[in-house]
Amino acid sequence: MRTHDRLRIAIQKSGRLSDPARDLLARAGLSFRESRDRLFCYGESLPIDLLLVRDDDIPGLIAEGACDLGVVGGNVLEEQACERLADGRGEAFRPIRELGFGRCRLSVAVPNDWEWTGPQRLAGLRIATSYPQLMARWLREQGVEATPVMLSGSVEIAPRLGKAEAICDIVSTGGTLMANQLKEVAVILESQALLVAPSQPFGDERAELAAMLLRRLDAVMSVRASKLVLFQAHRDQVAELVKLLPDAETPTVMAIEGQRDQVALQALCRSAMTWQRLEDMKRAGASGLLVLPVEQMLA
Ligand SMILES: Nc1ncnc2c1ncn2[C@@H]1O[C@H](COP(=O)(O)OP(=O)(O)OP(=O)(O)O)[C@@H](O)[C@H]1O
Ligand SMILES: O=P(O)(O)OC[C@H]1O[C@H](OP(=O)(O)OP(=O)(O)O)[C@H](O)[C@@H]1O
Ligand SMILES: [Mg+2]
Repeated sequence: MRTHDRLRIAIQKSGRLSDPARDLLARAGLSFRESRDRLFCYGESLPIDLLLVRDDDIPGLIAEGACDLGVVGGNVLEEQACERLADGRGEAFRPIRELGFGRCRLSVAVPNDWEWTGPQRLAGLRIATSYPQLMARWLREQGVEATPVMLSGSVEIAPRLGKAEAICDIVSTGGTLMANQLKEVAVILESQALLVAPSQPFGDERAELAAMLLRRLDAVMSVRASKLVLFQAHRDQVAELVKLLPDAETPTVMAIEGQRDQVALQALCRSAMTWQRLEDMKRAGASGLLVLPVEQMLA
């Protein structure tokens, strides 16, 4: 019987979400003692342990209470939520944070040489997918009847094998579709990695641990996109320059010893500092521009 004074987080053992999930947890100050089998990692810095599993198993493990939190793609989570709904099982897990990595979409794709006239074009045809629930939901919404062909991987090959006329699968760069002479015609779901929790609150020591972890993750995620911008300018140009930093907190303006009109500025920007922005700032009078990554931040 497991005690509830430790929190268990399930992440993908190996795959696209493994490294970014581990990196995020490490940034939140979690460190683990690797066990010999590396499927269970004991938390050293905090009473938070790691479970390394197949991503498809994560929602079910949370539903059963075998683990407390999980990192999984929205595509997998939504598919399994739909499945539970279709089977008449209650809601058992819910996403609590978008984590900003593993971005992809679930899309319908058809052979390049098809003329796409809309979803009705799929009526009566076979569509290969690993996401039968999400595909069925979309087809229902479109009022289209088609036959699902279930494949657990390499779905894009199905038309060439004569197993289906169209496909419904994960797309990111579109490279796999292109390599298989397919074109994307409809996006069914936009997805990214999510932090998932049980629908019911913990009601024991785990609640406090989870709240602390969330506070840290929020700080890590807000810092990730942030940049510290340092520069100098003439006093008269400050107002114009601040307009070029609409995503920044009010910049700190500092006097420079021995210079009456020139000031030093420091601004924390919440979104990307592009070359275009830097060039615009230079034109508006900024000099000595420096853009620095932010390591940690505690408001
Ligand atoms: N091409 C992609 N670009 C970005 N994210 C993707 C891409 N393909 C998949 N993903 C996201 O990453 C998740 C994991 O993908 P991966 O291919 O590692 O899963 P898997 O093969 O099902 O792994 P497992 O062995 O754990 O079952 C997907 O569910 C999806 O959310
Ligand atoms: O649009 P793209 O950038 O080409 O990415 C899409 C491909 O990535 C995923 O497969 P993955 O490479 O993870 O292989 P798998 O499905 O066999 O795990 C997905 O199933 C697509 O096939
Ligand atoms: Mg999987």
